[in-house]
Amino acid sequence: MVEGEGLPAVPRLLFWKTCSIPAIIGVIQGPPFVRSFFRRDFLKTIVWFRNDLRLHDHPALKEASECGEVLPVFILPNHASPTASDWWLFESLKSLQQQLLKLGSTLTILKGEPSRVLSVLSKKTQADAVFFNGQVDPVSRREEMALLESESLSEVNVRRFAPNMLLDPTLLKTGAGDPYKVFGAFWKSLQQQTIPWPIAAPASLASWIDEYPGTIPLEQSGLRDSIDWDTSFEKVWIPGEAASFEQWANFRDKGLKGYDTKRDFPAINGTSRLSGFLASGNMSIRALWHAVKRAQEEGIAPQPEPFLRQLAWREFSYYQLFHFPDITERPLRPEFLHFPWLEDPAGLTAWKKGKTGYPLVDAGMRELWETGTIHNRVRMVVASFLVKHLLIDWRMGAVWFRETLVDYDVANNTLGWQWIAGSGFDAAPYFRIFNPTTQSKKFDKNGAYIRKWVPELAALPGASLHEPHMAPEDVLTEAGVVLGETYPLPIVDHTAARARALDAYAHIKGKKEG
Ligand SMILES: Cc1cc2nc3c(=O)[nH]c(=O)nc-3n(C[C@H](O)[C@H](O)[C@H](O)COP(=O)(O)OP(=O)(O)OC[C@H]3O[C@@H](n4cnc5c(N)ncnc54)[C@H](O)[C@@H]3O)c2cc1C
Repeated sequence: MVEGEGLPAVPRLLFWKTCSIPAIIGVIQGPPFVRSFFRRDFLKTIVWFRNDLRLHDHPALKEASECGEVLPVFILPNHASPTASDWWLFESLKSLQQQLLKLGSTLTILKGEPSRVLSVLSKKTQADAVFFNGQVDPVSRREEMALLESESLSEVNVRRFAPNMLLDPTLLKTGAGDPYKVFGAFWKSLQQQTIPWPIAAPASLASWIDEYPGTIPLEQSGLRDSIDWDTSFEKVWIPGEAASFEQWANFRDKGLKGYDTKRDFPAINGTSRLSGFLASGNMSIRALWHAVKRAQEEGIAPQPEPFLRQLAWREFSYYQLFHFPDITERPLRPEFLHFPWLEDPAGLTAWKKGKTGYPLVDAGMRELWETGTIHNRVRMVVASFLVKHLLIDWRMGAVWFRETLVDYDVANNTLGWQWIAGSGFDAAPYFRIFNPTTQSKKFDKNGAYIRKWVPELAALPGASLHEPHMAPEDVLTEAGVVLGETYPLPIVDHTAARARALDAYAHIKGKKEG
């Protein structure tokens, strides 16, 4: 952990010290991987970087660095369509390269199916070991299993380390031994646990090869030129580990104390804005947790529970995805398999483009396009609008978020959508339907957020800004708004949409799977 950056120094005694096995090589017999396991001080280890693009609290990197020489590797994603988070990834990799250089190391970038790539690499470089931190999503876990079971790596010491979670997801269980399904009980149990201290970054990294000949230059990775709407992102974000510490320090000093009262107002800079750093692993969640605790001890934020609770929601999402891996596609509540979703391409397009005629919804969707994020309060409103007002399947919304969020996180996104749709275990009840106008009046009372993202409405006064279709004709004219031309009429009527949503819910109520 980096001292002086606002994150806690780690007591030396708590560092992993696992390479202290004496050189008993002479007496150990057995196949090469057994011998290499015990020859830890001399290992040549490939460290596979994934969603953990940092040096601090990186268990696999730390262990490898203490066991011998290290070859850091990143394998480029192979998704069908490019996404906004590729921009964040590109910038994070650039930053990681620079940090590794300072430690005397370089990042090898490769492409392909991970177990194949790593087996070829370990053969060509004669590596003894491949270390990596685990991930909880099903695709990554399949990659991990393929690697751990790979025949061609049978002579290599392949090890999986802790994922970027507060606790091992198998640890917390109900009294009956089942995974928790209710957040309140999960949170209570989590608070009783000791969260492991973060691990310090290695001070230097030795490598047995200078530069792997097959490495792909970052500029040629295809990440930077994959989408054409990312130019505005760099005005808002600086990804990378160092920037994550700055963002935290700024939030600790200016936002943590008032978080609970400010977090719901999108026009205010009242949340941490750390989600991109956490999603990419620029920042360790354990480091953040302990940094918050330290801020509490130092009196900077005497009552940080509301913020810790949000970190626990992240943990709960990861935990649920770990225990129920098919939930990216399948509703947690089986009755939702029968939900009568509508095909509404025009509605979906209006939603994506921020042209629904509901100013808060439109502001959120435009903020998303411009910055790659949406304030949490507005995220809930836009998501609810899609699944309840338009009756469009939550999975279509989740895909749009996957393509457009720079903080895209498969666990948080999936559970966020299932929560809104009402199909999650501990979700908002389906009948609680956000009224986008009421939400707008309550959380963007003076309209600063709407004026910023929907400039064609900026001249509208007071209540008219929240529902332009109810504004008197002369008010609209004076503000230069022509409904249906400069700004759309509502694509659905709230009262009718609400009744339709409740009908649809009645259709599945009490239904079971099958
Ligand atoms: C439909 C929907 C989709 C979402 N998709 C994502 C996503 O892809 N990636 C993502 O990181 N978050 C997602 N969220 C959760 C939440 O909106 C964001 O984490 C939050 O807005 C990020 O802003 P912040 O860092 O300033 O949050 P803060 O309020 O400062 O919270 C701190 C951290 O706690 C975690 N957190 C906060 N709220 C939640 C929550 N409701 N669920 C899980 N973790 C939370 C995040 O890691 C966040 O960075 C989604 C929420 C909804 C309703």
